[in-house]
Amino acid sequence: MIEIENLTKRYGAFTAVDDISFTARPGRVTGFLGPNGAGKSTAMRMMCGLTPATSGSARILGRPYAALPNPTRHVGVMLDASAQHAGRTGREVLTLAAILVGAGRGQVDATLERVGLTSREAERRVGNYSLGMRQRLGLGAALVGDPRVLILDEPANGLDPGGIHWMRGLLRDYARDGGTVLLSSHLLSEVEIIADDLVLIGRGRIVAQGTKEELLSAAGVVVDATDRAALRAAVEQSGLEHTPRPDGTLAVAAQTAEVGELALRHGLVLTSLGSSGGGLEEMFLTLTSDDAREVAA
Ligand SMILES: Nc1ncnc2c1ncn2[C@@H]1O[C@H](COP(=O)(O)OP(=O)(O)OP(=O)(O)O)[C@@H](O)[C@H]1O
Repeated sequence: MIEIENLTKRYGAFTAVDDISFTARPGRVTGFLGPNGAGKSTAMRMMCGLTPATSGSARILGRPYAALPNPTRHVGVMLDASAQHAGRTGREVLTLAAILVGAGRGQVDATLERVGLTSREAERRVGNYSLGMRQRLGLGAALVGDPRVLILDEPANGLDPGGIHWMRGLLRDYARDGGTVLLSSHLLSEVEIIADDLVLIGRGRIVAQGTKEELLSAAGVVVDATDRAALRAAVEQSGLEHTPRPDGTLAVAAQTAEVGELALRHGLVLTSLGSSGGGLEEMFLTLTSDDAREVAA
């Protein structure tokens, strides 16, 4: 469990993290989402005791990180996958990590297998690794002590779609065994695949949080029918907020069941009905557009 309460970081007059509160629960993968510069890394650094908070608190397994006995054993952290020593082999990096957490060298081979690095890849120097391989190695270093909590900054960065699905499987299994995962990303498409719960942050402030399903249904549905004009008329009559999409379908601010019932009442034949595919992305962009630092800049 990670409990964040009113956590704030100010650099002079600039507030990088502004009074954020949320909980990442055991058995769940929590995605921490926000555009570049939103404050994700700063918040994660505060959670791990690397940056002192201006105010508020971050507790992991009930205590501040620094107050945990042997914290690296309980909390696996990957804040910067490219920070590994370029001249060492993957196996050396993982062996050092295992020694540091007191996990024993026996864990190294099992962890390499867990993160999908072959023994041949493990003998190569990290300087020759692709970004995706570094992410796998960084995840391995975080996992090698078998911690109960994982804090991962942009772990999917550099992974191809297959790699992202692989990571989903690994983190889901970890969470199913009772682990707590908090991972950040600036790409909703990544986290939409991997996370169960979402915390959206923009300009240092939390702009939305909830389960993925809640946030997806809040984003509305996309519907299509054999008779598009009749569908549009029915939706207009119902008073539901709606927007025609360029492909001819209709985005409606409602739950799928509401739109299904509406179609039934009007005798409409629906050809598709579902959560708006990129809905979360649209919501993410809308929610953060006012807050995005690029826009502010
Ligand atoms: N030591 C510091 N001094 C001053 N400003 C800082 C410092 N560290 C971070 N910031 C600022 O705080 C803001 C949040 O940065 P942070 O790295 O936490 O964002 P982020 O959400 O992780 O972004 P990204 O996705 O680009 O990594 C940025 O505007 C950054 O410039």
